[in-house]
Amino acid sequence: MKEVAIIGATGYTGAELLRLLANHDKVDVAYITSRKEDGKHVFKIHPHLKGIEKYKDLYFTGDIDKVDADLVFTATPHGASMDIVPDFIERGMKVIDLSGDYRFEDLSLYEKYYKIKHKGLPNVKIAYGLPELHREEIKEAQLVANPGCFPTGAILAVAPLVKEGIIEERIIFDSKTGVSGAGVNPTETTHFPNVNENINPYKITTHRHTPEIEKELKKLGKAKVSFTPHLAPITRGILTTAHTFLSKDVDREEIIKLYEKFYNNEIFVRVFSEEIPKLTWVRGTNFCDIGGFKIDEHGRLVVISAIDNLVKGASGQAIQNMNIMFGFDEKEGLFSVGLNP
Ligand SMILES: NC(=O)C1=CN([C@@H]2O[C@H](COP(=O)(O)OP(=O)(O)OC[C@H]3O[C@@H](n4cnc5c(N)ncnc54)[C@H](OP(=O)(O)O)[C@@H]3O)[C@@H](O)[C@H]2O)C=CC1
Ligand SMILES: CC(=O)N[C@@H](CCC(=O)OP(=O)(O)O)C(=O)O
Repeated sequence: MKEVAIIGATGYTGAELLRLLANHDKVDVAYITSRKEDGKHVFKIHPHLKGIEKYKDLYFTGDIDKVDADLVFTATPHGASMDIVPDFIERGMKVIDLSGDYRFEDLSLYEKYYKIKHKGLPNVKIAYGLPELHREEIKEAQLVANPGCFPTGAILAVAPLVKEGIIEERIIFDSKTGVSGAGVNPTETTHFPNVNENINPYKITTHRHTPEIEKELKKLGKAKVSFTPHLAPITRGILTTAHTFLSKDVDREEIIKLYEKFYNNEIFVRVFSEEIPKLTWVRGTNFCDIGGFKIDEHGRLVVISAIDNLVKGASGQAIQNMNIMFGFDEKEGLFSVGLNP
C-alpha cells in the first residue's frame, strides 16, 4: 500500500481526488490539508463521503510540514503551488501538481499569461501529465504537472491531425465549461443568476490555457492556437469544438482511421465515428470522448471532444498519472461509466 497526501483537500479537485481514491485498492490517504479546517473530520467538510470505511479516521491538518507520504497531490491555486512543492520535492516525495505552476518549460510564457513571477523549477525530472502523449516521461518523473482542464480536451481532440501534418497551422478551439472549473469559492461570475440561462464567453484572446495548448501541440507539429472559453450553466464538463483546416487531400474515413490508430491502446480516449460526444457520457468518468469529424466544402474539419473537467480534466488524470508513476494498472480506481442521462 502506498500513502498519499492531498494539499487543498477542501477544494473541488481535492474532494474529487477523495471521491475517486475511495475506490483505489493500492493507496491510502494519509494526510489531507486545509488552512481553515484544521482538526475537522473529512465527513464534516465532505458529507458525501460519509460511510467510506477507509476515511473513518481521516482529519484535516493545517500543518503542511507534518505531511509525509509517498506521493503528494497539490490541489492548490497557481502561485500557491510553487510555494509548497519544492519542500516536498527536497524531502524526496513524488508530487502531482494540479495547478499551472509547472506546466511550462519556458517560464517567460508562464509569467506573461499568469502575471506572476515564477520562483523557478526544481532540479528533478518534471513531466507534463498527459499520459496519451507523455507516458514514458511520467514514469520517470518526480514531479508531474497535471494539465489544465481545457488543454486536456483540446490537445487530445487534434493531436493525431497535428502529428500527421494534414492540417494548416491555425487551429480554433471553442470550449464550453461547467462552473466547477472555477473552484469552490463563489464569485460574481459564477453567481447563479449570472450563469443560469446564459453562455458567457470570457478571457477572449487572453486565456492562460492558449499557450499551454499551443506549446504541447508544437511538440507534435505545426500549431497556432486561437481559444475561446465559455461558461455554461452546468456543473461539470467541457465540450470543445475544434475547427481545423485540411492541408492534404484526405477524406472522413481516413481521418477516423487515423484517430482509431493513434488512440488504439488508450483506455481513456474513446473515438466515435458517427455519434457526437455528449457531456453526460463522460460525467464522473476519466474518459475523453472524441467525435464529429465533419468536413465542409471549404476544407474545414470539425472535431468535438468531451471531458469531465474534474476527472479527466483534473483529479482523474492526476490519479492516472499516479498509477503510471507507481507502476500500477493505469485504470486502478478510475474505471466507471458515465451518468447518462
Ligand atoms: N476545478 C477544476 O475543474 C480544475 C482545477 N484545476 C486546478 O487545480 C487547482 C485546484 O483547483 P480547485 O480544486 O478547483 O480549487 P479550489 O479553489 O476549489 O480549492 C483550492 C484549495 O486550495 C487551498 N489553498 C488555497 N490557497 C492555498 C495556499 N496558499 N496554501 C495551501 N492551500 C491553499 C484551499 O483550501 P483551504 O482554504 O481550506 O486551505 C482551497 O480549498 C487549481 O490550481 C486549479 O486551477 C485544474 C484543472 C481543473
Ligand atoms: C470555469 C473556469 O473558470 N475555469 C477555469 C479553468 C480551471 C483550470 O483548469 O485551470 P488551471 O488548472 O490552469 O488553473 C478558468 O477558465 O480559469
